[in-house]
Amino acid sequence: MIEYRNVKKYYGDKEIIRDVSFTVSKGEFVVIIGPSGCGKTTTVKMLNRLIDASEGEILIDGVNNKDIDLIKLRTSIGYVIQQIGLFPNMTVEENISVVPKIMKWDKEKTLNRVKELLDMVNMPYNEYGKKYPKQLSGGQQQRIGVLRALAVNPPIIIMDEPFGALDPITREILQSEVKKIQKELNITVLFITHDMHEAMKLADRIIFMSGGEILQQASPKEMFLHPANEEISRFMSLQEVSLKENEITAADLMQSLSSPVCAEGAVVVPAEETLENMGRQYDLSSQNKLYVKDEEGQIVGIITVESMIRHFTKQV
Ligand SMILES: Nc1ncnc2c1ncn2[C@@H]1O[C@H](COP(=O)(O)OP(=O)(O)OP(=O)(O)O)[C@@H](O)[C@H]1O
Repeated sequence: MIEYRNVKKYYGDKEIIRDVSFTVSKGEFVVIIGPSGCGKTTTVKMLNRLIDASEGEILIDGVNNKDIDLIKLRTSIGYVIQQIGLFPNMTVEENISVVPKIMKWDKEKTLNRVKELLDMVNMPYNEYGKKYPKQLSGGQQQRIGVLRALAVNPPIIIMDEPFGALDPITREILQSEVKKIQKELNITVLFITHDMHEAMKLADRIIFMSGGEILQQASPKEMFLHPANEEISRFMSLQEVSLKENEITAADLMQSLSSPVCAEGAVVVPAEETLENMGRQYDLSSQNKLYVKDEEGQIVGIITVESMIRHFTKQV
């Protein structure tokens, strides 16, 4: 587990990070998002101590990161950045082997790992192992950047706008690959982006920063449905973020009922029913109202045309 406790960073007398606290559980995919210059990169670089915090502490599995040997700290946290950062004079194999070499892995173990990693992204060793970065496409280079960060199985990976420079299709493919690998290996990820679509797709939890502070931490859906303030809702609407019909449930659309009602003869839908399914089953336009029941069968809310309009207009 990662824990930031009241972390601050000053440059001179300028407070860049103001009292930031958050935790990241093992295997969680946390996306940090916010406008340019809000302190995202500074925040994550304090984890692997490319930047030292001025105040507060950052704990990894309960140990202050300032008390962890720097090489051990850096090799236990993979790091992927937008500029890829592959060494141009090294082959793909050599690039991926950088950290195993630092960790003094023997040749056979390293070669096996390189092959295994290349297989994971469908870039077989025989075809790509001896190529140089300039012989690869941007997407392939970024894949190697990700593999290099994964080489020694670090429990944590920092990804700082890793796909920012890629075309949208390659970006989508790499996002899916990373999410799949992260789930399979149960890696803890701190991922930075400007792109709310990317955050919605990847995150278990989104941390929204502005002016060196955290304004909101929430699941993608929670942040979308209940942005903490105007800045976050503007950020979403400017990027035209929306939820898919299979992500919106009756509970999201309903107006809660404070007192029990009799719903006899009326259409009643379960709270977790998706809008997509409701649209398939009922002609929503011809129903004045739908009642919503919870797991115990209690009527807990009502969906009317007005409550739906309220829901959807809140998002634009
Ligand atoms: N070495 C430094 N000295 C002084 N100020 C700095 C230094 N590094 C960063 N800053 C300032 O700290 C603030 C936060 O920078 P940071 O790079 O963390 O933001 P960011 O949210 O990652 O931005 P972007 O999305 O544009 O990459 C910015 O105002 C930046 O100008």
